[in-house]
Amino acid sequence: MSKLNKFKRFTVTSALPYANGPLHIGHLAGAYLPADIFVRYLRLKHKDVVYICGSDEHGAAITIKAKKENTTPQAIIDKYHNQIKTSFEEFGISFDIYHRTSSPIHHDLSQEFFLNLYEKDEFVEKFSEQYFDEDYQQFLADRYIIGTCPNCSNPNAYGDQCENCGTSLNPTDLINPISTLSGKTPVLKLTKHWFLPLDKYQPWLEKWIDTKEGDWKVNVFGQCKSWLKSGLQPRSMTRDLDWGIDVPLEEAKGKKLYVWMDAPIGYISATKQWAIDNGKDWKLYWKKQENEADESCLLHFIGKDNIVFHCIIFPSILHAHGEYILPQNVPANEFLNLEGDKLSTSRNHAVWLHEYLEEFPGKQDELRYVLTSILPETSDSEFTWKDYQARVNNELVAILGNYVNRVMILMHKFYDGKIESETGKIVLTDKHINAELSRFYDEIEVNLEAYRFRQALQSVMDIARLGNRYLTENEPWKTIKTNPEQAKETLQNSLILIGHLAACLQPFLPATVKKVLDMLNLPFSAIAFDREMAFESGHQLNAPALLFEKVEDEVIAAQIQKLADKKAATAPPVPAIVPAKENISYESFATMDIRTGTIVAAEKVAKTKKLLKLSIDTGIDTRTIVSGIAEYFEPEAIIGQKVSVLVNLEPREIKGILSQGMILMAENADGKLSFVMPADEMHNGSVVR
Ligand SMILES: Nc1ncnc2c1ncn2[C@@H]1O[C@H](COP(=O)(O)OP(=O)(O)OP(=O)(O)O)[C@@H](O)[C@H]1O
Ligand SMILES: [Zn+2]
Repeated sequence: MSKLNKFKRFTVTSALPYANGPLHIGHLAGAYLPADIFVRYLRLKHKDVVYICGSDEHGAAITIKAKKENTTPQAIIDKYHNQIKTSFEEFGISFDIYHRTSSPIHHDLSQEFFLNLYEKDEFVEKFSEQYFDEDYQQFLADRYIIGTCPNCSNPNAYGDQCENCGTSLNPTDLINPISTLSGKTPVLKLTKHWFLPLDKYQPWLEKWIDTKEGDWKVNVFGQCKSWLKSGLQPRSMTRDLDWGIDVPLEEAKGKKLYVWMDAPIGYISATKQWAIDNGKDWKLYWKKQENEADESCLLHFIGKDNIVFHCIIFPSILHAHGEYILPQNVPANEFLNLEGDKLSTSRNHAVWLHEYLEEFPGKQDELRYVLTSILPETSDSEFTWKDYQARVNNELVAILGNYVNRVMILMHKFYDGKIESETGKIVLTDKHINAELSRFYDEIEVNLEAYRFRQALQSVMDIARLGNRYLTENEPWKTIKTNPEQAKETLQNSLILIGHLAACLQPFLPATVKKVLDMLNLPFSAIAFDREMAFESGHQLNAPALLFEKVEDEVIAAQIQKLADKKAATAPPVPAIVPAKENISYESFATMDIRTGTIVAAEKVAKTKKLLKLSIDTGIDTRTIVSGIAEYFEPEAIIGQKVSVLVNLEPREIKGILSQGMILMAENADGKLSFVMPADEMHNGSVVR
């Protein structure tokens, strides 16, 4: 029995993609394909459902891209919004609306939300120190700043989030922060912002999340629990940026809403627009109702890096507002990788959806099938072209396509495609098949409703496997001569099984189902997820057509080559190597006395940019060395650092300090410096030679 029956209606969202680049297969596998399957399943069950998405057009991700492409943010969002929308349409993601957050209806609703919370005195107004790029005279919000994640040490964490471990961050949490504008270490400057007091909501959040144990996926529930355990901090909902939605307060002139405040509200504004266009009441899909049983079931489909925003921050905003329902579930997926490497927009390591659609016309379902088979439902997973080929050839062609084709060909060969029976109605007569089918329907239902799409698809394929077995065991091509009645029954049972197959396949492979229905000469309304399937006597089938083609080796080799070419094109240039110096004698070398040591104290040399005054324990003594490394190392960070020291360099006075020796440093082509030190622990004073 479907556990979804208790809900009157469904509000399903997929993460709003940033309009700063095209879609790739990782996006599809994370947030769009699972939702589309789920929504198609709900529709097949005649549920009231609205499926919402749109482009996220605000935030630093957009302005940074505009700068990179030397154009305006408006040009960027127009370009990518249109490209993404078209790709989704061609691929067949069945949104009821694909909206955009630059629309006036969205700006109005976001400001309304902000003011609602502001008037309830929910925000904490704080002056705080924010990073500022002096070269660019700009505060550095979110993606304008990167640094090392304090949680997982990922060196490329953003100012608002580490995409490696999913932790949400404040820019001041980053270790070694760097401005992505100038590449320099930013300074701190005072500015006023409006913070959402997540710490205040924490007890409420804890209670609410605890009700989801066993229902939410373990990866999602576990992440939420771990953030709650480490304690939530207030989060600023405003930014010093020049692109986004104005903070609707006189005193906040020039400031914008944080993109992760407005983006989820985009689900609601898109629903409002859809309701206007379709004569519906959007409030039924979003607002609390007098009677809880009348409320909509809200589901957010996302990739794992969006969990914190959908399970902690957005629910807090909805809760603080008070009139809105909360998500029933957030079935987030882990990440999809490609050919042994992370998918990456910046490194151009991706299978781009628009390119796939162009290079594989009419093969949307092949990609849907392969991606569904490998969805990163509980852990990261990997797409490879060889696997794509194997799954299409060995499963779609050899099992599914083959079954439908065999039945259709025999029906035409023996009966000219006409289904006839004296009883008038043709129903399934094989008890074993009936029992098996019933089991498959149960499995598909249970797995789909638990967001186990891979498993559900396997059960659908099991129907085709069952059909192939049934044909092979009953051999209608032989019995047509020895027992024609039996041959007819076998083929008619097989046809009904194809009808069931079409019904169960509909959420997964909609274009294929359309082809099957065309062959069966049935309207879409003839299939439903209700286990009823029959033909009228006299029904005429259409001509058979192949559902899938084999993928040839050359096609796969070309795709693999294409990825390799892209990799070569974006690989960093080989650094220029400084030419070797002239040879010296061994004696000259042996005059140098190099020892291992440890930095025991360090401070900046006043009025200089580059110099640090270091105290080094050389094993022989503790001495002072002035070193030009201040641009790369903070004094506090290098205390305890192991070094190699040239101890018999003639002492020299630098800025009034007597420097007694030199620290050995390696320097790369970009001028980056790194300490030279022994690979193993050595006591100070050990000789280097
Ligand atoms: N490789 C991937 N595997 C699974 N889901 C992904 C993958 N890449 C992105 N997603 C998901 O796709 C959705 C839309 O992605 P979004 O537009 O936010 O861009 P993004 O790729 O995460 O960001 P970036 O701009 O950093 O590339 C998000 O829910 C995200 O989690
Ligand atoms: Zn991290």
